[in-house]
Amino acid sequence: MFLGTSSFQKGILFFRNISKISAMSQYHTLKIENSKEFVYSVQLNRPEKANAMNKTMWLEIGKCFNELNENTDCRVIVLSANGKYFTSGIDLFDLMNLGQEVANHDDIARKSKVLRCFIKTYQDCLTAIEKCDKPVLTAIHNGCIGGGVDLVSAADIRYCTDDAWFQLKETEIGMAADVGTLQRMQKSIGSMSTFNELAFTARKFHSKEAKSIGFVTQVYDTKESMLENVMNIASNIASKSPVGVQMTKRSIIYSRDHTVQEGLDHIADWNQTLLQSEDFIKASMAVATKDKNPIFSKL
Ligand SMILES: CC/C=C\C=C\CC(=O)SCCNC(=O)CCNC(=O)[C@H](O)C(C)(C)COP(=O)(O)OP(=O)(O)OC[C@H]1O[C@@H](n2cnc3c(N)ncnc32)[C@H](O)[C@@H]1OP(=O)(O)O
Repeated sequence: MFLGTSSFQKGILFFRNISKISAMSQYHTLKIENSKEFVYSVQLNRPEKANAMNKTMWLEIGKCFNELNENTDCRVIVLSANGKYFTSGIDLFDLMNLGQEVANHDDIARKSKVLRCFIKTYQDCLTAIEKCDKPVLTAIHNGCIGGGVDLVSAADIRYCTDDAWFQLKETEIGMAADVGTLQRMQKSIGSMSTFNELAFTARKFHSKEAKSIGFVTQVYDTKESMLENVMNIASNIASKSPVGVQMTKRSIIYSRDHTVQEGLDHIADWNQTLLQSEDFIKASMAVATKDKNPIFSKL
């Protein structure tokens, strides 16, 4: 009895693991709330700096989406921002500090290594949004500039307010966007020609144009009505089978980056297992019996 693990010990370990999964770390530049059942809200929270994305914010975005991916209480995430602007993009003062760090090296290879490491780290922070199996819905208000467009391009669904505007500002500050806009946004809007124009000119485009090119799904009059509606959409998604929703996200992203045949093979490989999941039986039974609230286990 003393050598094996007793049922009591197993119980303690089980609950310890559960609380480890659900507990979120402390964040300095993000505000995270469990807003509704199975819905988490992540808010950019540097309002006094127009939510400029400093190093802490970039790293916290990566960490937060990795954590939410593992959090079985989370099925859907709503990403929004506090303060006047959604975000003013990368923190320009941080960029100056980086310039200083690069200048500490004399040799081009050493300078380049610092820069590559910086770019790759920031890329991974936003890719965490895409790698997170839980759908990410963004609710954007007012200015969404530069790195902000990279950020929302990595999300699954975008909504905005009537006063929202976007700017692929990188060419204006002498660089090519390098953390996802050029790779992701071009695939989420209808016209390559329009995308190229926005990227080359760095001109602002407003909510109506964002809707007309398919970059956002819906435009709302106010931030309050946007958040209320987006939360309801999130709750709707959260009521569905987590197996079905999470695999759908994976398959959509995989299929975007592969041929039709590769996408079909990928989902066949997964569904040969997932169709045996309890969710498939529960959800099918619920449809057959007109049960509107099937209960799915955490995933
Ligand atoms: C590996 C590389 C990864 C990513 C690269 C991304 C590229 C980009 O993001 S390009 C875009 C860079 N951003 C900008 O060019 C925007 C600069 N800011 C503005 O244009 C304006 O501040 C504004 C957002 C239009 C807001 O204007 P206003 O309403 O007049 O407020 P301000 O007084 O200007 O700003 C309030 C406060 O915030 C600070 N701040 C704003 N933006 C940034 C920023 N990007 N970086 C750092 N700080 C910013 C501003 O300095 C003010 O702070 P105070 O302490 O009150 O002075």
